[in-house]
Amino acid sequence: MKSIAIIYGSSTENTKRAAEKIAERLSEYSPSLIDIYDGDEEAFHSNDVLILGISTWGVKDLQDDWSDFYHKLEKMDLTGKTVALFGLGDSFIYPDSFVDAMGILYETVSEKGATTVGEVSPDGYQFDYSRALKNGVFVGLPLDEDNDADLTDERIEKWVESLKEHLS
Ligand SMILES: Cc1cc2nc3c(=O)[nH]c(=O)nc-3n(C[C@H](O)[C@H](O)[C@H](O)COP(=O)(O)O)c2cc1C
Repeated sequence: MKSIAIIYGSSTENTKRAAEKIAERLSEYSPSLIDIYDGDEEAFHSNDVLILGISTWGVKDLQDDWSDFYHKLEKMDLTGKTVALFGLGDSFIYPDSFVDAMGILYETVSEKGATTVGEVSPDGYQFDYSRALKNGVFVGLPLDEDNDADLTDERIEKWVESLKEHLS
């Protein structure tokens, strides 16, 4: 079985709560749950699968703790790593930059050699533009606790099931 780390950055705990829910659904794999605020670089090297969660705080802006960590990520070689992404955002107030930070993180980990999994169809999401939408699909799981909180559990459940083929 592959080793899994769920690594998140969260300013008002929405991404943290989503990370905990994902960890719960993957409990049979005993994933590590890590707040990027702690700056644990080793977790990126010692795990096969990285599930990375980030919220968006403005166009081109990463969540603060991810922003502080980013210089370390930019120096990593992620060749051979499997990466799945989830991103928190607000599609009603920020329809032109919905979950953009997940798109930025995707661009970086791809450039560093990671294989990304866990794409999601945009069907059912209301937004105008997202940097996380590439070739017509989201590069990871978008979650919107500000407007679609009632859909979060269902979206997580479906997404986690779709990841399992990459975890054994
Ligand atoms: C000042 C501010 C700027 C934001 N900018 C964006 C944005 O550009 N795109 C987006 O999708 N969400 C944006 N959001 C919404 C947050 O990403 C959303 O509330 C998220 O759930 C926060 O997650 P966290 O508590 O884990 O940090 C913004 C929220 C605030 C307060």
